[in-house]
Amino acid sequence: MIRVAGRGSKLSLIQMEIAIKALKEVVKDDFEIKVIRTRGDSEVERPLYELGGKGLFEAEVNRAVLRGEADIAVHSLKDIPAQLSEGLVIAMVTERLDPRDAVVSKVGFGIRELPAGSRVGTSSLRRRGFALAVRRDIEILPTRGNVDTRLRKLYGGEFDALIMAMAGLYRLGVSGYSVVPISLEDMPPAPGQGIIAVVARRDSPLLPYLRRASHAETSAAAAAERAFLEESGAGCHVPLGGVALVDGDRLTFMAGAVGVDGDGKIMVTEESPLHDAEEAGRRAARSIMARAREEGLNLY
Ligand SMILES: NCc1[nH]cc(CCC(=O)O)c1CC(=O)O
Repeated sequence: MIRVAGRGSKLSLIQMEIAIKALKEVVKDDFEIKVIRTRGDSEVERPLYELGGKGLFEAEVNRAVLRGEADIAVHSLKDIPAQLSEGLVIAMVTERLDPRDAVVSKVGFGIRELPAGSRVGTSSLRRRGFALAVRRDIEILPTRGNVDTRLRKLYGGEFDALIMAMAGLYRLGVSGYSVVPISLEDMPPAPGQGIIAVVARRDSPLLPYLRRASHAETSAAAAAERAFLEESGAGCHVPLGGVALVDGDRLTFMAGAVGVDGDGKIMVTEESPLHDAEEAGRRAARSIMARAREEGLNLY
């Protein structure tokens, strides 16, 4: 029996099912889902960065693996902070879905079509900064809670639009709303967005299976984006995005930074051979930070 830990949100449960399905291709065993109730789940109304930031829920789920109460934990890769708990590794990823963010509304607006003065919900400083860089005339309002809660607020008229990840909307099968993607150039995604990650103990006997079940191309992108995250110190406090695009044996890393009010946007791209994925991510982080220093963009 393989015990799989994750949060109890609908998206988390779906992600656990996706990871288990991929693992079943290489392991003949039964799987048991263990839902970990986290402190974050009961404090949904406060912005994430007030609660202690990214990684809070993940750390609680990972503790079940560290304590031996579960064999693996399933997360959205983008929710795992640069510094993973001691003793754990990201051992597997599933095939990435569209890494872009999207404008979700009732009436089909893209970021450039939103009427002036639109109230747009997001608590991410990255989404706020890049959205304002394109549209200084919209209003960004904080919102939290799981995807369903946010959609209910959109339906109820509290917002004219939301900015959310394409991948989450797709995996949840959200319908009845218009979803218009925002280009990678307009809004570089959070490192790891659209990728599901499986975490295990460094000494887990499952490691060879997890590695074999991992999606190769996604794994290279994940390595590059984790290296970017580590080198840049990006987290939810920093309006910084970066994504690795894999094309055959080449990898292109596209990264961006912006002020939280939409000023001073910087974009860089770096290329590397696929086997040097991490190097492209690190280089992109270094050139973004050098440019930010030169141009007086305050990222922290
Ligand atoms: N921060 C919440 C979160 N974590 C993962 C996803 C779904 C997208 C993904 O798997 O990367 C979402 C929702 C969102 O950002 O809209």
